[in-house]
Amino acid sequence: MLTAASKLEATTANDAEQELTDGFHLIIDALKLNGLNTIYGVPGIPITDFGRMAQAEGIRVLSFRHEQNAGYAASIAGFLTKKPGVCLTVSAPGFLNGLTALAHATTNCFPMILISGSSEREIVDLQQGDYEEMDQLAVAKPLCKAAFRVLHAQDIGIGVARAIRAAVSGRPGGVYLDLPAKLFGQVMNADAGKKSLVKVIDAAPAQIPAPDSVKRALDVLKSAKKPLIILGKGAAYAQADGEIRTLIEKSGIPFLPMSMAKGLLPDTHPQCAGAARSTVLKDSDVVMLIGARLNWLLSHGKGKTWGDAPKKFIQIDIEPKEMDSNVEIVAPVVGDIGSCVSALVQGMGSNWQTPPADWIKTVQTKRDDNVAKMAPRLMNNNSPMDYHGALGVLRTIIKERPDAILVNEGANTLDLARGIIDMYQPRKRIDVGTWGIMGIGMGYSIAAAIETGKPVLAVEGDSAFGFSGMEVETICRYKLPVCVVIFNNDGIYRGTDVNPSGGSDVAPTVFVKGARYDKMMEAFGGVGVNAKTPDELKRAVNAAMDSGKPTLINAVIDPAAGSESGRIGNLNPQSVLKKK
Ligand SMILES: CC(C)(COP(=O)(O)OP(=O)(O)OC[C@H]1O[C@@H](n2cnc3c(N)ncnc32)[C@H](O)[C@@H]1OP(=O)(O)O)[C@@H](O)C(=O)NCCC(=O)NCCSC(=O)C(=O)O
Repeated sequence: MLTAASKLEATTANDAEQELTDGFHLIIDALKLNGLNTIYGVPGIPITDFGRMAQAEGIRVLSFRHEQNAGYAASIAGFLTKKPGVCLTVSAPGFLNGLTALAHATTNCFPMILISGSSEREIVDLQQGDYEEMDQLAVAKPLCKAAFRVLHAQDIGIGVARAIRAAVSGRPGGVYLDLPAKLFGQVMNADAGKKSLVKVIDAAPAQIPAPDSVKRALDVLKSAKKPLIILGKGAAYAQADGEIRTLIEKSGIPFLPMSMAKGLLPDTHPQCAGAARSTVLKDSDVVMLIGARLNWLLSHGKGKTWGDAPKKFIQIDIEPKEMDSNVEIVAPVVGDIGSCVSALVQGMGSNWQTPPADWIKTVQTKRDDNVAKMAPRLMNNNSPMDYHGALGVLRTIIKERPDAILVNEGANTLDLARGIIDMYQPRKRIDVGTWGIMGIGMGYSIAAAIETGKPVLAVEGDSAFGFSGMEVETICRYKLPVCVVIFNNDGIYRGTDVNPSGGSDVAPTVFVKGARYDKMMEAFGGVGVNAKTPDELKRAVNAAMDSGKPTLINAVIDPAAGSESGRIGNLNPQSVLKKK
C-alpha cells in the first residue's frame, strides 16, 4: 500500500536513492495506523498545511468556527466510540480555546487527544517573544490526564501511541500532544519513518475484578431489603449493554439512570426508578453504583437526599482511587465495567432471590404516581408554549425515533428535558455532564452526526445555544442531519427579570425580546422555523428529522416560564408547576 511517506520526493543528491517522509506525514500515518480517521479542529498557523495534507490522505478533517466547539466534538466522539476523539488547534490562543474541552473530557472520563501546534522551544524557553509564544505543555499538564511533547520526527510514532494509550486505558481522559511547528517539516528516511510508527495493541486492556471483591459485593447485595442500582455514564461508555441488562433483570433490583446513562435500559423498563428518584435515594438500604461517582450530582452520597436510614454502598469503577471518595464503600469492585458486571452475573448463580415485593411495590407506586401527575401537563397546546407543552411533543418524537441522538443543554431546558424525554437506547442522550457545562450543544451535535450517522435533535436553552451558536454554519457546511430546537424564553432562567436600579440596561439575565434564532440558520442555507405552538413545533421537528436537512426551530416559550432553581440542578418537574 502506498503510504503518505512514499509520495514525497527526494530533494538532495544524497537523498536521490531514498524515499523521504516528514513530520506532517508521519503524524498522519500514525493516526491512520491507529484508526483515528477524523479530526475536529480550526485551521491556522502552524497546522493549516497539516489539515490539508490529512484531508488529502483520507482523514476526515472537520473545520469549526471556534476551537472550544471542535474540542467538545472530539470529547463526545471519544465517549461515543471508545476511541480518542482528536482535536487540532493552533498555538497559544487556539490551544487555550481547546483546553476547556480537554479539561471537560478529563473530568467526564472521555478519551480525547488535543493536538496543538506550538512555537519554537528555543524561543519560548528564553521568552523571546515568538509568534503565539506559550509553554503549552506546562499549561496543559494540570488540566489533563497526560501531556506529551514530540521534538523529533522519529519519536512521532511513540508520541502518538503514548497519547492513545493514556487517553483510553484505565479511567479514560484527555491527553495533550504538543507538536512544535518545526517538527512538521523535519525530514527522515521513509522506511525508518514507517518502522518508527507504533500500532497500539489492546489500548484499553480488560481489567478483571478480584474474585473476592465480587463475592463481597454479592454478599452485601444479598443482605439488602431495599436495594438500588445506579447507572452512570461510565456504564454507558463501557458498551457492555447486554451484560448490564442481564444483571439488572436477573437481580430484579430497581435502577436509577444518571442523565447520560438513560436508555442503557429503556426509561419505560418496569425496573426503572428514574421517576421515583427521591424515594429510592432516601429509602434504599444497599446501593450499587455502576460507573457512577458519588459527586455533587448524587449529593456526595449523604445528607437529606439520602435520608436517615443506614446505607451501604457497593461501587464498581475502573479507578481504585474513586472508592471512599465521599462515603465509605463497603464493597469496592475495581475493574472495567464489562468484566465486573459479567463476574457479578456469573456469581449470582441460577437461584438469585429478587428483592422483597414490598420494596418493588413502593418504587413502582411512586414512579407511576409521578408519571401520572406529569402526563396531563405534557399535552397542553398553549401559545406561547410552556416547557411541558414543548417537551411533551419532543418526548413523543424521540419515542417514535428511538435511534436519534438527543443533545441537551440549558438550565430549565436541561432539567425538565432530562425528566420528561424518555430514552430507549444506550448512548443516545448526551448532555452537559459532570461540570454542568454550557456550550457543548453544537460541537456535540456535529460529532454525534459524524460518528453515528444518526439524526440529531439538539434541545437547547437560548442562553446555552449562544455559546456555540456560530457552529450552525458548520452544520450547514457539512450538510449534517441536525435539528436544533431553541427554547427561547428571552433570557437566562426566564426573560422577565428587571434591572433593580431602574437604569436603562436590561437585567443581566435578559436577552433581546422576541429574537429569531431561526434566521441564523437561514443565513447559511439551512431551514429556519419559528414555532409558536406545540403543534407547529411537532410538524417542524418531524419535517427536519424526515428530510435530514440542517434545521433550527425557534420555539417561542413564555418568558415567564422557567425557574432559577435549575442552576443548582434540583428542579423538580412538579415543583415548577406548583410555582407557576
Ligand atoms: C442533580 C440531579 C442529578 C438531580 O436532580 P433532581 O431534580 O433531584 O432529579 P431529577 O431531575 O432526576 O428528577 C426530578 C423529579 O422528577 C421526577 N421525574 C423524573 N423523571 C420523571 C418522569 N419521566 N415523569 C415524572 N417525574 C419524573 C423524579 O423522580 C424527581 O421527583 P421526586 O422523585 O419526587 O423527587 C439533576 O438535577 C442534574 O443532573 N442536574 C444537573 C444540572 C446541570 O448540570 N445544570 C447545568 C446548570 S446551567 C448553568 O450553568 C446555570 O444555571 O448556572
